Amino acid sequence: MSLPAEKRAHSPTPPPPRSSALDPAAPAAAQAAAADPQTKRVKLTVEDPVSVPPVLVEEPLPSTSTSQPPPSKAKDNKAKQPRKARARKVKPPKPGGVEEAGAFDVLELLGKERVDELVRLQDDEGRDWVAEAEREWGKGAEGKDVEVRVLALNDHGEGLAALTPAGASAPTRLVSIPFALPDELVRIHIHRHEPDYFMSHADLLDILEPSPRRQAEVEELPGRVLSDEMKEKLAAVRAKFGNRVQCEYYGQCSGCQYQPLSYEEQLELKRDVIRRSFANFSGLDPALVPAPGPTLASPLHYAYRTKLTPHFQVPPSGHNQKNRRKAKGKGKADGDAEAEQAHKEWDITIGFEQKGRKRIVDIEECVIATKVINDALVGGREKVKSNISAYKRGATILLRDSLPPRPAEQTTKPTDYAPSTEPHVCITDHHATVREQVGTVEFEQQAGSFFQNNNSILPSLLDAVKAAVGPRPSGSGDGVKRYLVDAYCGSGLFAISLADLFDRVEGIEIDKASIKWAKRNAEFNAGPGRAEVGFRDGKAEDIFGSIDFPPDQTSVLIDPPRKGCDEQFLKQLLALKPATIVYVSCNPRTQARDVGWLVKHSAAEEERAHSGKKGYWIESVRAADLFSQTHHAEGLAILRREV
Ligand SMILES: C[S@@+](CC[C@H](N)C(=O)[O-])C[C@H]1O[C@@H](n2cnc3c(N)ncnc32)[C@H](O)[C@@H]1O
Repeated sequence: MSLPAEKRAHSPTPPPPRSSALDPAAPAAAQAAAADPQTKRVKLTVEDPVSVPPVLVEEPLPSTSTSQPPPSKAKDNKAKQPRKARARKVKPPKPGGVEEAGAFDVLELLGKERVDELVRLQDDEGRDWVAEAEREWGKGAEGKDVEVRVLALNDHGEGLAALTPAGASAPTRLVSIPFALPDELVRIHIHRHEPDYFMSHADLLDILEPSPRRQAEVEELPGRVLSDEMKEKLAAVRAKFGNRVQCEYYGQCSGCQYQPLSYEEQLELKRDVIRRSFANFSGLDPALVPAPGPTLASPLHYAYRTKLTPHFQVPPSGHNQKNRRKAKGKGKADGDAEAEQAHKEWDITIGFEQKGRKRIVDIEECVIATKVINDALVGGREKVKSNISAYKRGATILLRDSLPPRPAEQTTKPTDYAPSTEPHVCITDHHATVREQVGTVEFEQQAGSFFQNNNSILPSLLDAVKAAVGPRPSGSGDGVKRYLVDAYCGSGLFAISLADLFDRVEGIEIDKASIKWAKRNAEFNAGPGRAEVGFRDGKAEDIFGSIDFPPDQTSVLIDPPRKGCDEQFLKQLLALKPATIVYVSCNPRTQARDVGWLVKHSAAEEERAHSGKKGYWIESVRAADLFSQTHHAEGLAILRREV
């Protein structure tokens, strides 16, 4: 969450991290709960040294409250009824997801003292804070419209404000408000209250006092041609959200939260996301975490995304039946034909999820995607619309920007290989091959497999990783050999791009199709002075049993999915003891958790061994802006140990 500087100075001390099954210091109950997703979550009490943030209260809240608040002034009588005991199914939160981050926001903005008090009132006096919130502010369509001042932005790019019930002297919850900016006075419609932590959710209705951040000259994107209708829509969006906004769907679509902000501010916000992730999720003494370096900027701020996956739903089944019933009496064939026509005319929306709703916003253009993708989107949408009756359920359209296919006979890289000037094409078949060039390295992979989505920043991201592993020392080749493990390697981006700095490289990846292409990519890009590159398919931790790299000469690069690394992987990584660990991640919170685990456990191990060494330390952390205009920050952390 980003607070304005003057407010940050007064914000409470960041809470200690959430305990984890990986953390030997975590309370036993927390370890058990974290180990078993079915287990009830650990209840926070005021006695607990807040090793768990104030989410995740596992027991159903008391059905009757001993100290009921005054009757609600809500219009809806239903809202006044005492709520039945809720047999809530508590789902474990996504690791490092919105809920876990939100619980820390609550601690930071309401303050630990206030949160402890709310928990105590719940435990001792049976206050049911969700029921009280529903009575005070309503929910769903019956929710109340209120005015609030935005205090900060959370890590997901939403404004946060405090909610204080009428007559109370202190807030009881935070409310998250998409599309609102810090310091703004806004009118919101409250529609949902989190059951497990003190957070509500609202829609933004009006910006009553806009932030000066929204003021900017209009700058149109180069080469973009807009229909009159689109121009009108965009003008209306800019009138509400500011002139920097380039997307006519801003305010509805759930992506690209940062559009009203200058690019420099976006980079600073991402730097702060990294700071907060390590402060809240690493479990480390702040002295062990360096201040995040400047965010690596993306050369392209718009038109950079090389993959887009718009979704659509089919007409609800009742829709068809209703039309069939209407057509009854006209004869089966006529009835079916009419129903078919109605099905076709159903208002299909193809695009992305509406913010805060389970609805799809119809998107004809996505300004962060490349031109090739946007051109292909037109035909892709038409195809779905004309064939909608053939779909039994909703689906996702795949659009991937690619260089045209390589001639089949070209299996090795020409010596005069140069940046391609070929016009790009759009691939829509999951099993087809896409081809990308990153600097002087060329990759092919199956269109449905993973590849980074912003090609423009990859050369600088690779340079940052190369700087971390260091240049190849002179003398390499006669004794001082260097080794790289690329875990979660995909189709070989890091392994192959770094091959000129190592003698041997081994990559591992769970997706068989990616490994097939990684092997071909290694072959295509092979050349003198480059490492022998091997790939295997399997779980990342399987690599450790089959390599014999000397630890002091080995670097390990990790780039796991959002949930981070498995405990098995971390344990074996620690046992290998590579000299350098480079951790790239699209979820800085799970990254911070894993890095914290490595630092703490390696220190404990060295202590047990009386080695006099301190284990891994964090040399640097920073964000890379792979997802401009959105809240997503790619984390890059470098860990070293004494060799
Ligand atoms: C964020 S991607 C990184 C891919 C690659 N490093 C790149 O930059 O193109 C994460 C990759 O981890 C793979 N993966 C997920 N779980 C895995 C596991 N347990 N072991 C190995 N690979 C896994 C996914 O298939 C995906 O390709």
